[in-house]
Amino acid sequence: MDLSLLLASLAVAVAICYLLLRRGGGGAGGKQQLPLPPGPRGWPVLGNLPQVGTKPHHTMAALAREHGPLFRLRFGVAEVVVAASASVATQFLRTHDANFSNRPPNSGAEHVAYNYQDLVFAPYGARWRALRKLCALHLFSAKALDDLRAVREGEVALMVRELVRRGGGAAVALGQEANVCATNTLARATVGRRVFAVDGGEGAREFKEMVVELMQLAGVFNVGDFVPALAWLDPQGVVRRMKRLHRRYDDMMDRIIREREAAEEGKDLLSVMLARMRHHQPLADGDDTRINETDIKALLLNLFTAGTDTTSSTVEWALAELIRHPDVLAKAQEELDAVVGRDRLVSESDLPRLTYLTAVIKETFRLHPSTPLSLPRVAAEECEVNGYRIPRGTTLLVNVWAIARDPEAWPEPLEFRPGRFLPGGEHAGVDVKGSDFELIPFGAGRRICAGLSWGLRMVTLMTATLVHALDWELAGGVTADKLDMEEAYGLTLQRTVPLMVKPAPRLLPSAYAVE
Ligand code: HEM
Repeated sequence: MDLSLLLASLAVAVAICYLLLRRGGGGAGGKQQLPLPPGPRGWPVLGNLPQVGTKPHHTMAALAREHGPLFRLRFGVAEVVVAASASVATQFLRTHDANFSNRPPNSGAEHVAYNYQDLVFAPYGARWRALRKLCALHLFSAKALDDLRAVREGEVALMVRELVRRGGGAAVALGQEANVCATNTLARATVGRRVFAVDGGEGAREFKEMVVELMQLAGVFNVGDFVPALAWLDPQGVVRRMKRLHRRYDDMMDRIIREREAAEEGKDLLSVMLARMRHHQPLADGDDTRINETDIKALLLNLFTAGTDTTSSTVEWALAELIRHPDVLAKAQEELDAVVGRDRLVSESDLPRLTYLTAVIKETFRLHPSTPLSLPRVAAEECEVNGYRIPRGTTLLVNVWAIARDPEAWPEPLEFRPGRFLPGGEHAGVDVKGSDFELIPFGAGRRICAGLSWGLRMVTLMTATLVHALDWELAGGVTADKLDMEEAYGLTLQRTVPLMVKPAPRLLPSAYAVE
């Protein structure tokens, strides 16, 4: 064959191959290759990391307005997609939930959460299931919740009595008071005793600071997680701070465990876990991994961090909104007076009859979800969402904060208007429990918040009791219309300026008496 014929045959063969590949989209199974979601251009190496700013949920809400409710970012070597509408969140957390049931690797899980030995970051599988089962059985199931009702009511009453006792127009940081209450309540349920004096004291302040620092660190997009070549440099100092924080938590968990071992056995979660460890038993029945001390510490760490500040800062936001909206506060108090009266404190059995208060709580979760970007998930396999290709290994962020302020779903989205959830309101019947995707402060799907039932009960009981038992005035001469509502940076939604208030009793004196 002469050379020109050979070259012509090769050219034809290459052209045929090219056409065949194009027709087949180059993808497996001859399917058309779908496009990746749109997104902003990033920097070399770092990608979009330098663009996320100090309040990533705000930045990502703005990016959704430009690129649509499903957009793509690149953090170093990691592909990230962000869901910013209820319908996109439904696709990820309902249709494709099984594919997104793991969390991406991160330095917090490694250096703080006992190298993924906890529940929040546990790989999806038998161990994760056993840990959730253990928590459900002893804390969060309907039966466990019922058994622990007196503990919650007792601690909330104690908080109110302490506020009344201090009285005299003294200014109090409400978030801190609520944090002591939320932490002690959870501590009695999990480790069998309070961990702070009722007036909080130095230890409580330090503990809240530890939780807030953890949430701040967890909220930082750590460059070392996304650009492995830079991990050794720890350019933001995140890993160094995580290791220091871990040592403080570990000491605290050690102390709690040693004290519990020395005391009488009880029914609390820690007692149950210690007994299982002594008898070389698994984490939960039906599981085959034996429980060890690191399992115990890691789970307690999760509960004390995920379950305290989330609850207390939601109560703090609720009270801030109520003080800014005296008409709403007055309506809530009117309902409470009608249902509970003025001669006793709220009990949990009153809660189902507090329709207006329930709407106030939903509206607070809508505007101030305590985990605005939820917790990240990762794609186990490639999948298709909204006509876009989501490659395997992509990190998913769900902007629950932006979804709950989406003007397409919520008329007057920035207004604090509990009435929208009341019968006849445009969102009557919408709940926060993970099935109405326009309002998912606890996430949704398999990895929905494990402590939802506890967190929701505590937020509702604490807010109802504070609103019913006390009148509220802002401290320091601040007027309601000038109250600073700025959000601080972190995985959880803190207030930049803590809410300082002067509570005053509004019930008959006998209502505050110790029973
Ligand atoms: C106001 C209260 C709370 C809010 C808004 C909240 C929110 C969340 C969110 C958004 C997630 C991620 C869900 C997802 O990936 O879809 C989560 C996970 C989790 N939360 Fe909560 N939480 C609250 C209270 C609590 C409490 C009281 C506890 C325990 C005492 C708790 C323990 C956990 C745990 C263990 C996980 C990880 C679940 C898993 O990975 O399987 N949370 N929470």
